[in-house]
Amino acid sequence: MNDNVKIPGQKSAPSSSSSREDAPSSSAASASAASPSSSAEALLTVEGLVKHFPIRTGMLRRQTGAVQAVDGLSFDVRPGETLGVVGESGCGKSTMGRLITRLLEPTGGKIVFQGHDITHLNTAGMRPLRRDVQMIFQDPYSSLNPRHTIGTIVSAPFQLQGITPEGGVKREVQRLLELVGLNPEHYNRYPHEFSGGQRQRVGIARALALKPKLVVADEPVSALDVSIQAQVVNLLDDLQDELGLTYVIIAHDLSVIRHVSDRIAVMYLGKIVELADRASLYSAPMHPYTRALLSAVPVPDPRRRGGKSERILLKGDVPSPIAPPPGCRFHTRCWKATERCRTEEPPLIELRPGQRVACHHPENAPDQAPDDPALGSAREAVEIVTAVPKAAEPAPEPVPEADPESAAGEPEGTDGAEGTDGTEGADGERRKQ
Ligand SMILES: Nc1ncnc2c1ncn2[C@@H]1O[C@H](COP(=O)(O)OP(=O)(O)OP(=O)(O)O)[C@@H](O)[C@H]1O
Repeated sequence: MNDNVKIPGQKSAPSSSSSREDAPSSSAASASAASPSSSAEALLTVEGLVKHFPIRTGMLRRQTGAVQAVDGLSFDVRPGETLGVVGESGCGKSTMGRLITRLLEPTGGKIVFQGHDITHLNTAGMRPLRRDVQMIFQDPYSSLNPRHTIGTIVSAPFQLQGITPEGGVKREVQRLLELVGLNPEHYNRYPHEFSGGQRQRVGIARALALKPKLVVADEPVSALDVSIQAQVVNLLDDLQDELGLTYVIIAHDLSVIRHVSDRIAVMYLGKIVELADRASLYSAPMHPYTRALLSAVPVPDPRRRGGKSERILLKGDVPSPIAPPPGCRFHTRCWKATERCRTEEPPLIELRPGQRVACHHPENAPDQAPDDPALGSAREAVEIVTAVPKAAEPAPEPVPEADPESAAGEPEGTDGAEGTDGTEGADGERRKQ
């Protein structure tokens, strides 16, 4: 991390959102999350969003199947908040981002922005909305035209919308460059003259040109060096405070998501499996998949380093979205899977105020099907790795032995983030079934 930048700490929730999170939920525990009670005040509401990419084969290009990239997402995004979206590669995060910015046409479902149904707006219909909804892309190398100066790139939204900002385009572009921490004198330079972090700042300046209300950032820092990531994350954070932006930030990295998000949606194979405010998700994850993801996150607090840690290693690959498993899509990799999981898809329900989960056998909440027989395959689904890291450096003493009792037990504790330190492969690591 660069010393010159503010290291992002725990993000403070937007002033209005804390009261929203704390407000008693009007929905009963069994109420579906498809129509969140807060929809009325949402900037964006998504209901049952579906995107299936057809697979065509043969001379006649007949459709023989479909990639079920996004399959029934329901959530809302509240003004001023950051919704983090996390999940393994291929789970449909980018597709979701492109759907809500209407870069892709949905196969089904509904997208409502500021009370307007934008689900099937055509290019002309979307034009006014382009000002309010912008996207920042992952790769600052391919998302900027190498033949255009950054002045031309950042001014493109004004040309496209036919807008002349007060004071002229050049002055406004230079103001934007300054806003994102770039030298306004570099207006005439080309993308190849900038580093990756600077290029991402150019992409952010372009996205902010039309003063959008909602910014969807798809892996905004994953292509950058770790030392630069904090700078860009801080920049996004500062711009949100300064300009009152609402973010949907997509990332596979739970550390980044933790820093930036007020609420977090965890996706698996085209579905949201858990949606919760940050504190609840990290302190008491309910979906086994969330717990497994969190168990791999390094602990940021150095005082907790050096403790024994348990990691849940999911075995096998994510199944194909062309033929996803029936019932709960996670059941083929879940250590808690039962017969019901194999046959019945669990709805995303609010089991605690502000925390929704799609699971028959959640963690940190009452079992929804306690008498259901376990699947034989569940025992083989995961591997628990207990790691006892090396003693603090310098380490004159021998490395302490791991406790054999706990190394042989079931996954313990409720906080997947507790005790993890990211020291995979450290001395003292032992594996158990
Ligand atoms: N245009 C497309 N045509 C066909 N399949 C697609 C298309 N775009 C995405 N997919 C498929 O949809 C699924 C979800 O992809 P998506 O890129 O949304 O996932 P992701 O979670 O963002 O993954 P990553 O982090 O790797 O980008 C993948 O199986 C992908 O191959």
